[in-house]
Parts: sequence; C-alpha cells; structure tokens
Amino acid sequence: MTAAKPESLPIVDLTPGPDADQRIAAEIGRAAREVGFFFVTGHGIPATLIEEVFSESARFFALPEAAKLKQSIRHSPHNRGYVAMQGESLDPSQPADLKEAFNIGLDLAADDPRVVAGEPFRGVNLWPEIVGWRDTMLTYFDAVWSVGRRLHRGVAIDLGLAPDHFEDKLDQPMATLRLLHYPPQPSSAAAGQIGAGAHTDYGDVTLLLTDEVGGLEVQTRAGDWITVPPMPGTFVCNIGDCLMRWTNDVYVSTPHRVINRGSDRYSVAFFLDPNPDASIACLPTCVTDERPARYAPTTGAAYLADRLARTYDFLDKAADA
Ligand SMILES: O=C(O)CCC(=O)C(=O)O
Ligand SMILES: [Fe+2]
Repeated sequence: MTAAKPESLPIVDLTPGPDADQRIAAEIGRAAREVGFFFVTGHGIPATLIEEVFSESARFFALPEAAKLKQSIRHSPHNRGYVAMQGESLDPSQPADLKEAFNIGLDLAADDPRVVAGEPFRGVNLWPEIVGWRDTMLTYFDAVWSVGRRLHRGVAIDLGLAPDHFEDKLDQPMATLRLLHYPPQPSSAAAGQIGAGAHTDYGDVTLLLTDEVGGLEVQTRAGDWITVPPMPGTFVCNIGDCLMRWTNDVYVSTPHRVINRGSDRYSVAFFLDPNPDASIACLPTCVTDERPARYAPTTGAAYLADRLARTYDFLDKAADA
C-alpha cells in the first residue's frame, strides 16, 4: 500500500459575524470544488457534548459481543443498529473492514405514520440498555444536523441559489449518526484489509469527528494519498456523491480510507442525506451549454437505497460463500 504524506485541508470557519454568510459560502465553494474535504471550525457544539458522545460510544463498544448483537443491524430493515467487526466492506473489491459501528437515524416513534406505512428509511432506532445513552446521542444528532444545514446554506449561496434552498430538502433527512471503533491493525490482517476500505460517501455532506489516533487518508486529484492530521473537536467534512450529482459534478466527492496504525481508534461520523422524497436533479445553476446535465433526476431514497445495496451486497455474498 502506498505511503501517505501528511498534509492539511482547507478550513471553513462557521463563526458568525458581519459578512459571515458570504465568507463561509466562498470558503465552502472553493474547498468543495477543489478538494471535496475540509475542516470545519467555529461550529459551536460544546466540547463537553463531544466528549460525552465519545465516552458513551466507547462504553457501548466495550460491551460483550452478545450484548451488542441484541441491537444488530440485521434486526433493522432501516439501516439502524450495530454492525459487527468485519460486517461490511466499503471497498467491495477488498476484504471486510476492520471496524465495528453503530447507526442511529432520525428518531421516529413506532406509531409514526411513516414507520407504520413501512416507508423506506423510516424506521425506529435500536437502543442499547445504557442509562442516558439515547439522550446523549439524540442531543448530538440534532446539534450536528444543524451544522449540516448551516453548511448547506453556504452551498446554496455559493451556487447562486436562495440561501434557504436546501432547508425543505433536509428537514426530515435520511441522516445517519454512525459511531465507529477501529481496533489496532492486527498482524493477521489479510492483504488489502484495513479499517475502512477506499470509498466515497453517499450523501450530501459527512461531518466527522475523530480522536487523536489518526488514520484517515484522503486521495488527492493527482491520485496521491494524504493523511489527515487528527484535530479533536474540529469536524472533517467531505462532499458525498449525492451532492456531487446534485451539483452536476461542480463539487467533488473524494475517495478516502482508514488505516489504523495506532491504538484503538474511535470516530463519530454524521452522514447527511436529503429527505427521501427530495428531487435530486442537477441544480439549474450548475447546468450550462458547456456542462449539460450529466445525470437523470432521481429521489433521495432511490439514490441511497441503490448505494447501500452495493455495500451490503458484499456481505450477503460473503455469508453465502
Ligand atoms: O472513521 C473515519 O475516520 C472515517 C469513516 C468513513 O469514512 C466512513 O465511515 O464513511
Ligand atoms: Fe467515508
């Protein structure tokens, strides 16, 4: 595997102030077009909440496997719950990822009409029996969702759309808060087996918090892998395939991977995908004579279902083999 060089990423500072909207939009626009990855500072989420999310996450992953499997994602038709070690492969051409994860979606009640009707991505969350755990995760879910919407305000301004263009497409989103745990890379790992195989994210934006261990690597346009330095408390944000499609490839979704060369590593990802019924058609300001629309219109739900099927398909084939 090629050695990665350390390099920093552009910074988007969400600190409010005079002309902040324009400045933020320009910072996002530049980073999203050129790199597809950037740090987000000034987000306003209290450090105490972030610390609590990490400690509660570690508490869950420290439970015996049998306890964690009570909330297995296999019990959820809606992508919620626990994904066991080596339970998926973000790069389907490589062996399974050396990580375990826990997915939390928009929190709906069992009697919510959308849940009762069996709408795609409209399910109940699965919760471990740890006092206070659900409250911590839902408080953080709301806080990071709000940061994601602020980023979309910048995206809209940068793309010459009304600042609130994305608001009604992100008010019932298919968002996933994903807690991740990567054990140290074992010497027994198969060739090509790493923490998270090279992939692009599926949604609009991902907001990632990492601990001090490091291990996230990003592929530059030139094809080199660079390591992202750990910046606890600062988000690493990247553009996903859905926003790339929406912007007719004006913004770029960039491949990345995780190789844990250190001790146990914990990260917390928030994938912000649009509402299931949001129309994903190339935005008018991103279509010109020189750049005609490259993608047929689809919906948020149809797009995400297709992408998830490809990731988990690997698993089913492996289990059948
Ligand atoms: O854990 C990380 O640093 C990145 C995880 C990631 O890229 C993903 O889950 O999509
Ligand atoms: Fe990712």
